[in-house]
Amino acid sequence: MLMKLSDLLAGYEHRVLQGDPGAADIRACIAYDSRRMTAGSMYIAMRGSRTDGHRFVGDAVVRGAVAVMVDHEIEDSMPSQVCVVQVADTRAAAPVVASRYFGEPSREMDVVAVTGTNGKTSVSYMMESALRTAVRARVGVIGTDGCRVAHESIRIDTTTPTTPEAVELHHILRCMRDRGADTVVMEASSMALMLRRVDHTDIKVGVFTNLTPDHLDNHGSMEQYKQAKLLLFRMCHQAVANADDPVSADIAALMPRAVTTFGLDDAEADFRAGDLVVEPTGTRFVLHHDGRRYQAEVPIPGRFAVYNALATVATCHLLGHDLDAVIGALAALPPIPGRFEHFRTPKGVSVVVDYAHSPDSLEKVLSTIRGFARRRVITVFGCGGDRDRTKRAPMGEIAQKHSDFVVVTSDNPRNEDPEAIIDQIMLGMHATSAQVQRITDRRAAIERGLAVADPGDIVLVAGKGAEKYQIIGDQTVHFDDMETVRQLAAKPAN
Ligand SMILES: CC(=O)N[C@H]1[C@@H](OP(=O)(O)OP(=O)(O)OC[C@H]2O[C@@H](n3ccc(=O)[nH]c3=O)[C@H](O)[C@@H]2O)O[C@H](CO)[C@@H](O)[C@@H]1O[C@H](C)C(=O)N[C@@H](C)C(=O)N[C@H](CCC(=O)O)C(=O)O
Ligand SMILES: Nc1ncnc2c1ncn2[C@@H]1O[C@H](COP(=O)(O)OP(=O)(O)OP(=O)(O)O)[C@@H](O)[C@H]1O
Ligand SMILES: N[C@H](CCC[C@H](N)C(=O)O)C(=O)O
Ligand SMILES: [Mg+2]
Repeated sequence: MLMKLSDLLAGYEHRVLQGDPGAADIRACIAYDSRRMTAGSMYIAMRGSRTDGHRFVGDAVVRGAVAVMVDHEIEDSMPSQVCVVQVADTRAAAPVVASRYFGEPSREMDVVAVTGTNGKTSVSYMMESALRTAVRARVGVIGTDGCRVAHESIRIDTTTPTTPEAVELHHILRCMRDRGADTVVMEASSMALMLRRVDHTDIKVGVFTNLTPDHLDNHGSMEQYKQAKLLLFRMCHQAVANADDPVSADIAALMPRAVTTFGLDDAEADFRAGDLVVEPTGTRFVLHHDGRRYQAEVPIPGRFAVYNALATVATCHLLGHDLDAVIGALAALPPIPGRFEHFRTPKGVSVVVDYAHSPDSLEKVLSTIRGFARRRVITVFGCGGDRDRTKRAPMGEIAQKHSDFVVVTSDNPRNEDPEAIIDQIMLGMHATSAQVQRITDRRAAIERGLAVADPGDIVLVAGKGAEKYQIIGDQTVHFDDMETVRQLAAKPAN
C-alpha cells in the first residue's frame, strides 16, 4: 500500500504545520500506537484513557514515522523531513484517513452494523448463518468473538475490542473483501460509536436490538448511553429497530421513512412474532410480515432469541434476500459459542453456559430457564472488575429471584478486589430468598454448582460465555467455562 498524505486528506479540513503532504509517502502502515511504527508509517496521535498519544510523537518519528497527525500542539521538535498536519479532532479524522488508505472497502460490500446492549453477537451469528445457508453469501463478521470471513478467522487477538479502532476496522474490511466477502456484519459498541471508530464506514443497515442498563461507568447516564447508540443512526442508510423498545422512536425521528421495525408486543411492527412455544431446545413462533404468516423456529429457547431472529430476518429482507429461505435457515442455526450453550453431564444435570453479564440479559436467560425447568435452577456467576459497579446488586437480586441456589464467584476481577465485587453483588440478595454461597475461585464455584445439582436440575454458568480467559490483576490466565464444566462433570463426584 503506497499513499500520499495529501490523497488521504484531500477535501478534509487540516493545517500543515511542517513538511509537504504531497511528498509524504505512507508506504508502511497507519497506526495510533507509536510502538507499532516502522519506516514510512503515519502516526495518528489520539487521547486514550490513561495518557495522550501526542506525548509519543517523538517516539513515533524515531521509529520511522514520515507523517504525523495531531489535534493540538506538541512539544517535540520534528526533523524537517517529517510532515506534520493538524486537524480539529484526530479521532474524527482517523476513520477518513484509514478508510481511504485501504481503498474505502465498506463501499464494496453490504455492511450491516448491529448496536444495542444485548444481542449484538447473537444477531451477527444468526445473520452469518442465515445468509450463508439461504443465499450462499460470503459473510464477514467483526465482533466480540473476533473477526472471520466465510468461517475463517482473520485475526486472532484476544485483546481486540468488540469494535476495532478505525485503522484496524478498515484493514479488516479490506482483508474481507480480498477474500471474497460480499456482506459484513459488525458489532458497533457504544464505546466505539462514542470514540468515532465507526465513522466514515458505509453502513447499509444499522440494527438496534435493545437498550438496558450497562456501561454506565463509561457513559455516566442512560441518556448519554442512548445518545452514543443513536450515533449509528446518523450514519447508516437504513435502520432495523426493535419496536418494543422506546429507543426505536428516537431512531425513527432521526431517520424518517428509513426504519423497518420488529417486535413481539407492538402490533404495528413490520416483522412481528406471536404464538411462541418455548422449549429447552428452541423456540417456535409465527412470524407475521406484510399480511403473510410464516412458521418459524430458532434452536435457542426464549423470547429474547425470537427478538434476535426477527432482527436477522428483517435485515436480510432489507438486503434483498428471500424471506422463506432466510426463515428456513434460522431453524438450522448451529449453536452459538457461549450463548445459551448446553451440556448434559453424565449424572443427568443440564448445564447452560451463557454470556449474560448485564441485569437484563441475566433476567432474560434465567426467566427462560425458569419457564421450562422441572426441577431446581442453580446459578453460578460473578461481575467483571473495573466495569460498571451499578449492575452488581441488581444482578445479585435477579440471580436469587430466579434460582434455588446461587454460587457467587469471580468474573475477570481485573484490578479490583474480587471479595469486594462479591460483597457488592450480595448487597442485592436477601437472607430469606434462595440459598447463596460465595466461592471466589471460579473453577471451585462451578464445581460446587455441579455438586449440589441432582439429575434433572439445571445449572446456569453465566457471565463469560465463550471467553477463554480470566483477568486477575494485570494477569490474563486461560479459563473456559464450558471446558471447565466438561472436565468437572467427568469427575465421578459430580
Ligand atoms: C479504555 C479505552 O478506551 N481504551 C482505548 C484507548 O486505549 P488506552 O486507554 O489504553 O490508551 P492510552 O494508554 O491512554 O494511550 C493513549 C494513546 O497513546 C498511544 N500510545 C501509548 C503509549 C505509547 O508508548 N505509545 C503510544 O502511541 C496509545 O496507543 C493510544 O492511542 O485508546 C485506544 C486507541 O487510541 C483504544 O484502542 C483503546 O480501546 C481499548 C482497546 C478498549 O478496550 N476499549 C474498551 C473501553 C472498548 O472499546 N470497549 C468496547 C465496549 C464493548 C462492549 O460493548 O461491551 C468495545 O468495542 O470493545
Ligand atoms: N435480544 C436480547 N435481549 C436480551 N438479552 C439477550 C438478547 N440476546 C442475547 N441476550 C443475552 O445477552 C447475552 C449476551 O449476548 P450477545 O453476546 O449476543 O450480546 P452483545 O450485545 O454482543 O454483548 P457485548 O456488548 O458484550 O458484545 C447472551 O448470552 C444472552 O444471555
Ligand atoms: N463487552 C463486555 C464484556 C463483559 C464480559 C464480562 N465477562 C466482564 O469481564 O465483565 C464489557 O467489556 O463490559
Ligand atoms: Mg458482542
